[in-house]
Amino acid sequence: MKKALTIAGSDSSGGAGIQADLKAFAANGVFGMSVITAVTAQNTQGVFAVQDIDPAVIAKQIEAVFEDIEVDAVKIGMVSRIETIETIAAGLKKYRARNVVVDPVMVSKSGYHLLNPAAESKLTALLLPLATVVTPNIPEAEVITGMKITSLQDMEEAAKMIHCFGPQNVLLKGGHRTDDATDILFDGNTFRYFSSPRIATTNTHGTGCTLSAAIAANLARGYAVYDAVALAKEYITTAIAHALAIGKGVGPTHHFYDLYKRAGVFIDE
Ligand SMILES: Nc1ncnc2c1ncn2[C@@H]1O[C@H](COP(=O)(O)OP(=O)(O)OP(=O)(O)O)[C@@H](O)[C@H]1O
Ligand SMILES: Cc1ncc(CO)c(N)n1
Repeated sequence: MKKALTIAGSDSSGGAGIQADLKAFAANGVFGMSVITAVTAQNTQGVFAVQDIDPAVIAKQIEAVFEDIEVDAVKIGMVSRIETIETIAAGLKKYRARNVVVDPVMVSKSGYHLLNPAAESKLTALLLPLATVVTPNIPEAEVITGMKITSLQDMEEAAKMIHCFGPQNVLLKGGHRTDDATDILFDGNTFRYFSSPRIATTNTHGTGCTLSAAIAANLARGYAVYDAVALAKEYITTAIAHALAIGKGVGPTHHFYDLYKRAGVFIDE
């Protein structure tokens, strides 16, 4: 079984962060492992407290995993602050991590800053060059590039600019578009589009986490980047189409819809 590692924050409500990543890894056929960067007190309505994990403990978690187990892919999510970013970058370099998916998490759907704004340029400088794929949403791409993004043409322009920071591929996600949910992949030469109709649901907590973890799982299993993204896009679209009305606010996606359906376990969404 291939093995994937998430380096991210814990979401107590289970729909985003480490919890979403481990569910997406399980649903996409890889053994999931985790390095926790921060613990958030969070639910479907908001983020109420954050405790960053000591960088020495983050470094030890990375060491514990890589010294013992072959890591086929890594997904990076919430990285909070400069010291965390430096620790992760040093760990990934030391262990020559491959198939690295960087989700440049900045602000939660409820508007909470999961990344200290002072650390934004550090994330760009230290983590983007290590990425096989970086997966910004539109607001994150606007922060990274400093440009306003309102059209598919702007998305292409921004993807080109982000590619200059060193990732091998940029997947600029269109979840925040007013139109359909079109994501654009740029490999330095070619733009490829992944489109799905916009699903009418408010339950989209953790969509970005889930997508990036599914891409990492697919890379771990040996898929090329384009196929890894295409399969992950299908997976997230199903997970959103059957999203769960759990909690009083923005509910989570359904990480296991297809598996449950095939097993005859799942009755209703
Ligand atoms: N309503 C929707 N219908 C269909 N696809 C959607 C919808 N919302 C988001 N997506 C898709 O979900 C994936 C994640 O994109 P999105 O832009 O929502 O990520 P995000 O903002 O980083 O998520 P989060 O920060 O909550 O984890 C993309 O493939 C996007 O196109
Ligand atoms: C811990 C965590 N990571 C990422 C997100 C993405 O929005 C979130 N809400 N919480």
